[in-house]
Amino acid sequence: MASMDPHEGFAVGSYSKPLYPGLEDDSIVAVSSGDVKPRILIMGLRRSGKSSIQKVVFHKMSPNETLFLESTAKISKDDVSNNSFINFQIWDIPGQIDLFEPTYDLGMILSGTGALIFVVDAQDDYMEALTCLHRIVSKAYSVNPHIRFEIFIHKVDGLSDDHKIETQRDISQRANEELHESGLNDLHLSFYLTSIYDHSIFEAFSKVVQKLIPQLSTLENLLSIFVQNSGVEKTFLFDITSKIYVATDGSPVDMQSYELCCEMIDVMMDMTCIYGDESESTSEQDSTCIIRLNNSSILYLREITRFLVLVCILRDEAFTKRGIINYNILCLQNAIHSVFDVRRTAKLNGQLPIEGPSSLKQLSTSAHA
Ligand SMILES: Nc1nc2c(ncn2[C@@H]2O[C@H](COP(=O)(O)OP(=O)(O)OP(=O)(O)O)[C@@H](O)[C@H]2O)c(=O)[nH]1
Repeated sequence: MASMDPHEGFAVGSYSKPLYPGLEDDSIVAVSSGDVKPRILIMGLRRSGKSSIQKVVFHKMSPNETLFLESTAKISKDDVSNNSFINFQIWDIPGQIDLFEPTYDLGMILSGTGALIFVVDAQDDYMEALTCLHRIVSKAYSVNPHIRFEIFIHKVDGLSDDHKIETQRDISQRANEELHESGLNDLHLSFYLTSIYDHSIFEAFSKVVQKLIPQLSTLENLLSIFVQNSGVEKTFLFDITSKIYVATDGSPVDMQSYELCCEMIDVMMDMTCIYGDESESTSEQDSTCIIRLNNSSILYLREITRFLVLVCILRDEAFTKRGIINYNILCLQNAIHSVFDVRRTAKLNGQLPIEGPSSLKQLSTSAHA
């Protein structure tokens, strides 16, 4: 990272062009907002890392602190409602609990579940975990075939790159073979290599959450149109508190870009904590942060709603058309507000409809370019 640069007063040129003409009248409302509150179950054997994942991603616990976490004794339910659409419950099912016991209403638990994350400890012998995985997914599928099955091959920080790939291949092959033998050919498992010691756990969780957002394809389309018209190379829409990206444009995600964007958010949050003026409050969504990298790239962050930020990666030359980019961001912002009906509710109430930790409010106070 080379410098932070407000970079004011750029000329507007023809490289980029305005998008979504006529959007000002809210004509792009594509889907209704709806109250989306799916349940995500995190399951796995004892000490596989379930509570650590939840604490690191949603409670800002540092990975080293998880070493002192005690084994969870009962099901813990965590409400993640930090904005209008990342709004779900996570149930941490301890490894020592057997949901098949009659004390638990497994049918009820599974019928209201959107995604089941099964955590496999890659540093341990995973045969027992695979048996347990098979038992739970086959039962879950019979109760609710709409559940997404997400397998986190976890703690891969201790594995070499070759070993990671080999472990993923072996686990997916064994798990799928067992399903095949049971005649569950339509049951799809998704596999992710994860660790709380890097960004892989955030990326994996992002993908899990994205699948539960009904408006995802609309968001992706909007971001792709924005990128095409703004000379931007890559863009992510982040939930600021969890660093989950709720959508990105159509180009492939490379881990390095994602990590850079996460680090930018960390820098913003740290600066805000140190220098932010908490007495100042604003409902305007106009926080901005620009970081110029030493490879002629620029990271450009703009607040979209109180809990969502847009982070763009672009070349130096493209940033000379910042006026157009800003205009397009404004259009994008309007479109996103329309998609989630945030602004209309806000207008009705005379205020922003979402309450919660005021991370972006703080952000606004200190990070204007
Ligand atoms: N190396 C490494 N260790 C991890 C990782 N995630 C969790 N751990 C460690 O794994 C241990 C167990 O983590 P927990 O989160 O308590 O495991 P759990 O699955 O919730 O355990 P139960 O509550 O018994 O079901 C802790 O010492 C964590 O520090 C990881 O990504 N890498």
